[in-house]
Amino acid sequence: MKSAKSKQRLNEMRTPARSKQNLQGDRDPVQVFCRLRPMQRDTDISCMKIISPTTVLLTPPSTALSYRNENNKTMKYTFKEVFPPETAQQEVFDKVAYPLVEGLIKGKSGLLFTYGVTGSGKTFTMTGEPQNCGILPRCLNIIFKTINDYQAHKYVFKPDKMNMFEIQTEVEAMLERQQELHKFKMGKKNNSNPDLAMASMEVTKVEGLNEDNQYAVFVSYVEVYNNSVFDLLEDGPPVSKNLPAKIIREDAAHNMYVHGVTEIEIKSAEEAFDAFYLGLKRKRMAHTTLNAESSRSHSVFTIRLVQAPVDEVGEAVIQNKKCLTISQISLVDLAGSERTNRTKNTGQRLREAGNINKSLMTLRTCLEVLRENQTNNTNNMVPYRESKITHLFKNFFEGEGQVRMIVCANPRAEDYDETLQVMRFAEMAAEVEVVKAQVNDIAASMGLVSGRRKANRLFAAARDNLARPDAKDLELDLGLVYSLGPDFPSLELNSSQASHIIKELMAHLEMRLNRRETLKRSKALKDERFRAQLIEMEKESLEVRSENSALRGQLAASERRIRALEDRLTATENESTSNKRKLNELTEYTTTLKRDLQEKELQLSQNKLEREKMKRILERKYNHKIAAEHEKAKEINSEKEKLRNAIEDKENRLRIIAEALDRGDVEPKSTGDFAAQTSVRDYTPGSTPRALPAHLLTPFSSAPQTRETRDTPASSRRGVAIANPRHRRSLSADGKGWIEHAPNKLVPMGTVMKPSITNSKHVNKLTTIKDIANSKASKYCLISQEQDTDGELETKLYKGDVVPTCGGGAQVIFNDVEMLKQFSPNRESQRESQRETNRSGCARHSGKRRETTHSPPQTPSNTSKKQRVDED
Ligand SMILES: Nc1ncnc2c1ncn2[C@@H]1O[C@H](COP(=O)(O)OP(=O)(O)OP(=O)(O)O)[C@@H](O)[C@H]1O
Repeated sequence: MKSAKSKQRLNEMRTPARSKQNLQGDRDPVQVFCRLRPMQRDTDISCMKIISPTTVLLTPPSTALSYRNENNKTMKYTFKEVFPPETAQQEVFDKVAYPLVEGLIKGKSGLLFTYGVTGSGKTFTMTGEPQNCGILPRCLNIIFKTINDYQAHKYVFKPDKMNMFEIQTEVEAMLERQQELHKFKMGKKNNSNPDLAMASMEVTKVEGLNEDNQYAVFVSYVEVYNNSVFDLLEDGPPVSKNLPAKIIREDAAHNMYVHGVTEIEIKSAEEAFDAFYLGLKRKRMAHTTLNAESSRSHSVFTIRLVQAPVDEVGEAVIQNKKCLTISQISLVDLAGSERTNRTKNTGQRLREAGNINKSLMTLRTCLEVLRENQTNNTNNMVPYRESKITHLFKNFFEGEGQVRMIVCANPRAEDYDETLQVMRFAEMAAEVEVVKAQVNDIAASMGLVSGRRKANRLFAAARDNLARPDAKDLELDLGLVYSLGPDFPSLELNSSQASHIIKELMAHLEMRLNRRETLKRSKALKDERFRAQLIEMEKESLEVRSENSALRGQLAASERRIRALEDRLTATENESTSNKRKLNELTEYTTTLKRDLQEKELQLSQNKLEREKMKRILERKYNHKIAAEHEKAKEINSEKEKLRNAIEDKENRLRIIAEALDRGDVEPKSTGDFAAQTSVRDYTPGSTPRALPAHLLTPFSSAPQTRETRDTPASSRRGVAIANPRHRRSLSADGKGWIEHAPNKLVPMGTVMKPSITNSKHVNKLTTIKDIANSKASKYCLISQEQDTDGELETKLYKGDVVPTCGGGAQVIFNDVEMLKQFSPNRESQRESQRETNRSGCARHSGKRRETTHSPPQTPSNTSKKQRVDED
C-alpha cells in the first residue's frame, strides 16, 4: 500500500532532466511557452493540470495507449510560462511576441513557431479570429505604429533577389513609384478581409527606435506542403496547387532563404493584412475529423525590417549597402501532428499527415542533435536538409537570433498520447541554445552624431516658420559665423626651405588667435545680452506663473461651478424625465377616462332612447288599456243602468205583489212558494234571478195599496223557516273567483241570507298588493261584523270588481254593499214598541220583524255607491 502511494508521488514529482550545462553569456535557450485551449464539451475529461504559472501536470487517462507502458506516470513539465485556457490573445502577444518585435526594431532577428497536436489552437494563437486576432496581425500593427514616421520612401530599399537589399537614390525610387502608380491604375486587387478590425486596434509603440534611421518593411509568405515550398504571394493563379515549388538557398551571409520568393514592400498595417490574406486564401486547409479547418501545411510568414542611417544633415539615407541593417521575424504555424488511426484520414489527407509527421520528426531530430552537440560539445551533423522546414530554420539555430516556441495543447484525455509526444519535444527544445544577436551601431562607427534627423526636421520647421508673415519682426542674429576660419594650411615639411610654411602657419595661428579674441568678445557680449534676456524672461515667467496660478484658481472655481451646474442639470433632467413620464401616464389616464366617459355617454343616450321608445310603447299600450277600461266602465255603467232598471222593475212588481197580497188576491200555497218569493226578493246583481210564479209575473194592478192591506201578508208569513240550506244564495254564482276578506273568527250567522262564497280565496289581512293583483280572482268581498247602537250583530259585505292597473297592481271598484242584521229574541218587545212608533212612517219594514222569532237576515243590496237597504 505504502509503496504504491510513494511510487505515485515519486512519479508525480519526477521532472525530466534538464541540461546541467551553464549557459554562457552569449547564448539564450529556446524559450518554450505552453498554451492550453479551452475544452470543447462539458463532458470532456482533462488530462492536464496547471499547478503553477510555469508548470503543468500530465496524467495519463486509462484510455491512453501509453497508460500501461508508462506505468501510469504523472509527468510534470516546466515552461517559460503556461497560459491557461482563458488567457487573452493580447497577453500571449505581450509575453511571447513583443520582445521579438523589440528585437526586430533594434536589428535582431527572431523565430516564433507554434507547435502542437492538430486542433490544439496553433492557428488560433498565430492568426486568431476576426475581432480576436492573434500574434501575426498584432506584430504587423505594432511595427507600423512604431516606424510610421521614420519610413523610407517606397523603393529606396529594393530586394536584390539574393536575400539582400540595394539602396536606390530618391530619383530611382520615385520612378519606380510612378511605374507602380500606373500599374495600380490598371487594376489592383484588394484581398483584405473586411471582417477584421485589426488595424483599428489600440497599440502602443515599441521603445528603442533609432530615430536617425530610415526603415522599410518587406513581407513574404510561404508554405511547406508535402515537403515542397510554395510562395503564397506570387502573382499567379489564386490556388496554390498550381504554384511552382521554390528552392531554399544560402545567401552570402550564410542565411537560408527561399530563392525567388516574392517580397512585398509594405507601407502600412492595412497593406500587410492585404498581403497576408492573399496568402491565407492560398494556404492548404482541409476539413479533418479533429479540426474543421486543419492546416495541411507549415506556413512561414516573414517580416523583414531594413534600416539604414540618414546622412549627417539628417535628410537622405546613406547610399552604402554596408550601412544596411536587416532583421526579420519568422512566424511559423506548423501543421498539427496527428495519429492517423485517430483521424481516420485516407488518400491525400493520409499522405499529407505522413509528410507533416515526417517533417515534425525531422525538426525534433535536428533539435535533439543540436542539443547533444551543445551539451556534449560534439559536432554531429544536424540533418536540417532532411526537411524543408528545418532547412529554412537552420540559420536561426546556428546563426543568431531569438527562438521562441508556443506549445499548444488540448487538455482533453483523448489527445493524451499525442500531447505527451508534444511535451517531450517541448522539453527537449527548451534545452537548445541559440547565440544571442549582436547589434552594431553603424552610424556611430561612421562618426555620425545622433539626433541628426531631429535637428534637420527642426531646422526645416524653423525655415518654414521664417517664411511666415508674422515672423518678419523676429530679431535674427545674422552676425558672426562662429568658426575659427579656414582649415590649417598644409603642414607637411618636405624640404629644408620650408620656413615659409612655418611663417604661413604662424600667420594662420595669429589670425585664429585674433579671431578667437573677437569671437570671445562677441560671445561675452552675447552672453551678457542673453543673461539680460534670461532675467527678463524669468521675470516674465514669474508673472506668467502667478497669472497662471490665479487663472488656475479661477479655472478650478469655474470647473467646480460647472460641475455643480452639471449636477443640477442632471437632477433637473432626471426630474424633467420623471415629470414627462408622469405627464404621459396622466395623459394616458385622461384619455382612458375620456374614452370611458364617451362610452358611458353613448350608453346613456342609448338607454334614454330605449326608455323613450319603451315609454312610447307603454303609452300606446296604456292608452289602449285606458280606452278599454273606459269601454268597460261604459259597459258596466250601462249594465248597472240595466240592473237598476230591472231592480226598479222588480221592486215595482214586488210592490204590486205586496199590494196584491195585502189585498188578499194571492194566497200563499206553501212554504215553498214563500221561499220562491223570498228568493225573488233576495236577488242581488251578482246572482242569477230565479223564476217567479207565473201569476206573479202578470202585470200588477195599479190599484192603490193601503197600510192595512200591506201589513196582512206579514202576519201570514210568520213561522216560515229562516235557515233552509236549499235557499242559500251564492255570491259566486257568476263563476268568477272571489277574494273573501274577512276576520278569522266571524260570528256564524246560520241563516239562509248568509251568502255562500264558493271559488274564493280567504284572506284575513291584506299585507301586499300581490294578495289582490296576482290572484286569479276578479271579485272582492270585504266582510265586517260589529254591534250596532242597539247591540245587534251587524254583518256588512262590501263587494267590488278587481280591476288590474297599468302599473301592474290592481284596484277594487266597490259596487255593492250588503248588510245583515240579527236581532236577539229578548229584545224583540223593546223593538216592537219602537216599531209601533215608527209604523206610521214605515209600516212595511217593522211588520215583518215583529213576527220573526229568529232575527231575519237583512239583504240590503247596493249598486255602486248607492246603498240599497232591504225593505225588511
Ligand atoms: N485558446 C483558444 N480559445 C478559444 N478557441 C480556441 C483556442 N484554441 C483553439 N481554439 C479553437 O479550436 C479550433 C481549432 O483551433 P486551430 O485551428 O487553431 O487548431 P490547429 O492547432 O491550428 O489545428 P491544425 O493543426 O489542424 O491546423 C478553432 O475553432 C479555434 O477557434
